Amino acid sequence: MSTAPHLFSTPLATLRPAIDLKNVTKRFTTPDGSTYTAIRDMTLQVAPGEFCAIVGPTGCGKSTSLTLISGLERPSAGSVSVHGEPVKGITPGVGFMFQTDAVLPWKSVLDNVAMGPKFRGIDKANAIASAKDWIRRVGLAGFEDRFPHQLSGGMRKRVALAQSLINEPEILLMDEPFSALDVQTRAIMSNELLGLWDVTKPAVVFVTHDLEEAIALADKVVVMTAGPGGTVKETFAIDLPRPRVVQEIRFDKRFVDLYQQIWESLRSEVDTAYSQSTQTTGKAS
Ligand SMILES: Nc1ncnc2c1ncn2[C@@H]1O[C@H](COP(=O)(O)OP(=O)(O)OP(=O)(O)O)[C@@H](O)[C@H]1O
Repeated sequence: MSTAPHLFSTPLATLRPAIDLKNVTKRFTTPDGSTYTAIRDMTLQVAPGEFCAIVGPTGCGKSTSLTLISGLERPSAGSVSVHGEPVKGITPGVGFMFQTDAVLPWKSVLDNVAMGPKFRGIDKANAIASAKDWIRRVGLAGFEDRFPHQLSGGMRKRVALAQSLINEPEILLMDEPFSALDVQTRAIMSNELLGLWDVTKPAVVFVTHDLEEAIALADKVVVMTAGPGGTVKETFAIDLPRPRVVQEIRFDKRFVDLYQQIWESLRSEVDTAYSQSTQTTGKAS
């Protein structure tokens, strides 16, 4: 696995942001016709090659922020830019990974992974060669002809990782990608992700409920306030050394300090969201 220097030692904050959300508000019309504010006045920048994790209580707007970056939704107010360009449609150069697998059950591992390059117009022989290379990189060499139902959950995640990374996205949006996995497989996949991220260095926005996972992976952890109208509460720089071994970094004293600091910030938001959920659900704002 390559260990490319971390962005050539350039301080991330000095680079033009890969992702730039400025004072973004997103309102939805609910089925009863009222307006629900999912995100309010949210400002967030992610530098090229930066790994940003977003944590916050359920319903605070984490996934909504990803849909705005991807261009699947437009902001109601404020601006969303990618590499300095305002997002107008589906943002090019973006890869996704979600909690549920996006692998096609009727296609083999090889065909699933080769799909991206084929859609991008790469000829079949090169698409297949590239897919085989990425299947090897995610540790699935020898499983090219298997179908998704013949794989474990962790192996399907590896297919999904290869599917995303084969397109060499400049931005990778990940929405609780490993939350359905058992604890050990999850840690293994997190390490795999860090190793692969180090090769192509996309800017990553990784949404998770798991603060340990966020700290172990990220360069910075963004804490969001409870919804409705979730926004950035605080941002914490994660100054832990890389490369990191996810299973071991959590015993580092600095990790424990960071966990305590960030949990202090997150706890009141989790409490707020919990008390709201016990009082009312889906209330308009
Ligand atoms: N298309 C939509 N129409 C109406 N309301 C929506 C829509 N999409 C999201 N919402 C609401 O916006 C709020 C934020 O949703 P979002 O999925 O971004 O939260 P989240 O922080 O990712 O939640 P979780 O941690 O539970 O996945 C929620 O209350 C949700 O119900």
